[in-house]
Amino acid sequence: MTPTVFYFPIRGRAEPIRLALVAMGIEYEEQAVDYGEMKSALEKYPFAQCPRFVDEDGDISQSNTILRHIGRKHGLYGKGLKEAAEIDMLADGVEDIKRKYLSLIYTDQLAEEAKAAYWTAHFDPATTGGRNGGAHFAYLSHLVAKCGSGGWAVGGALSIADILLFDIVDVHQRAFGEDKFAAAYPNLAAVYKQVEAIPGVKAYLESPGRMAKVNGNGLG
Ligand SMILES: N[C@@H](CCC(=O)N[C@@H](CS)C(=O)NCC(=O)O)C(=O)O
Repeated sequence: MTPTVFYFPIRGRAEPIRLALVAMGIEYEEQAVDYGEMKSALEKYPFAQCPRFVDEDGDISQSNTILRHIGRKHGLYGKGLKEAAEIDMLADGVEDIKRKYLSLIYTDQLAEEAKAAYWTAHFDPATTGGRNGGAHFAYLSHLVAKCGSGGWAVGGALSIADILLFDIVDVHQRAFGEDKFAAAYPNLAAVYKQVEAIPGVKAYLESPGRMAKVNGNGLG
């Protein structure tokens, strides 16, 4: 069966799932979510939220669970338990930043003042150890320097950690500027470039199939 992604017509939390699939050359279908069904059919949407992913192995909710499933199935989960744990650390670290980012988009509406505070708390290399709740690009950069090789985040091969880093770097480059990002965290910018150059990803990024809208409220 053709794997199917159920989501809204935005990048949002489905984008890393789509990126992992195209990176591996896996064809998939995109289906719009029926909002009423999502809110009432718990056997399909156990958290009354999307994204949801269906393939021959299951019917899965929770974006990071879906990505981990694709990672295990298609060899994007490193070699051995040590690398798998490093990938998980990065994935959870990205999730901590993603929650702050979503708050900047949906609660703070990307206001300039909020952006400046966000930069200080989660971005500025000088502010690790501050009140950032573990959500800081310097932490991700340090882990990639420690665990990665050959420009990949963990070990010497593409993993779901690279995919998640690509997505989180992508949305922050959009919000704060590509040059600013690359100057602060060149090793994360290098992971971004390496994922961007994967043939399936490159084709997807240039295709009309990539959603134009990043977040549900049109910001970002
Ligand atoms: N932890 C969940 C969060 C999912 C989530 O927040 N989904 C949003 C869209 S990104 C949603 O379904 N919003 C509609 C609603 O809750 O009614 C995941 O990672 O999949």
